Amino acid sequence: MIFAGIVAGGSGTRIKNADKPKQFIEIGGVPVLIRTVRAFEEIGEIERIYIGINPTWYDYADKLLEEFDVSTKRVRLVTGGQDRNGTVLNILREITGIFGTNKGDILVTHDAVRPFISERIIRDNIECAQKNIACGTYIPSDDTIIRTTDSLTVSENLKRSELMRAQTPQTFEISALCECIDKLGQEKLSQLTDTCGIMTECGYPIHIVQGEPMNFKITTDHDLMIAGLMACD
Ligand SMILES: C[C@](O)(CO)[C@H](O)COP(=O)(O)O
Repeated sequence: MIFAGIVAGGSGTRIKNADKPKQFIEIGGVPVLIRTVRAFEEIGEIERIYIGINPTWYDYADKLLEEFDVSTKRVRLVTGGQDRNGTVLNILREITGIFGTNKGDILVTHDAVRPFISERIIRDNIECAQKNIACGTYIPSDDTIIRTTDSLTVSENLKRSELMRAQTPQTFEISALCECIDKLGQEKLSQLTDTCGIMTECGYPIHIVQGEPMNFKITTDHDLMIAGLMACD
């Protein structure tokens, strides 16, 4: 079976003057989260779509799903954890609690704030994780990337041809992901900024699915403005 886990637990502090986290802000009259959920609903092979929500915003999200006619047959809310991987863990617990841990089951994890994800990216992730256990979505960097330890001076110029930027989805065979989470423990989990890192720590290679510029993460006011323009149709 194939499941989706949409990580929507963030509080969106990098968008100014917003009265709600960025995943709830409307673009073109539809909240970012609803747009993301709809993209996953298009994929008929996905059994259930779980949304990990900060407990403070749980009731709000619940009403939003109702208001925008999202069918609770396939889409369910789950209480989010302390951080990204805590939320993924809660989604995994919900899935395995209901369906068990079956070899070959797949979890497609995705940021709620990447609403312009294409069907191609989702399908490529599913296919890639079915073949290879773990994969992520990456895009080449058009900019030179540097390392700095103090934000004042450049410590190192990195080789651009060897660098890519991570997007989501990040997709995994569920039993392998559960096994790695058990091995790593809570402290290590909370230090990782993505979920592929869990699999890397356990020695699994992460296979690359090509991302797209449109699949950007709405993080700042500038991103929100671009998203608003893209949503006008
Ligand atoms: C997983 C991710 O989207 C890859 O770029 C990113 O790490 C998520 O970051 P956030 O801290 O959840 O915004």
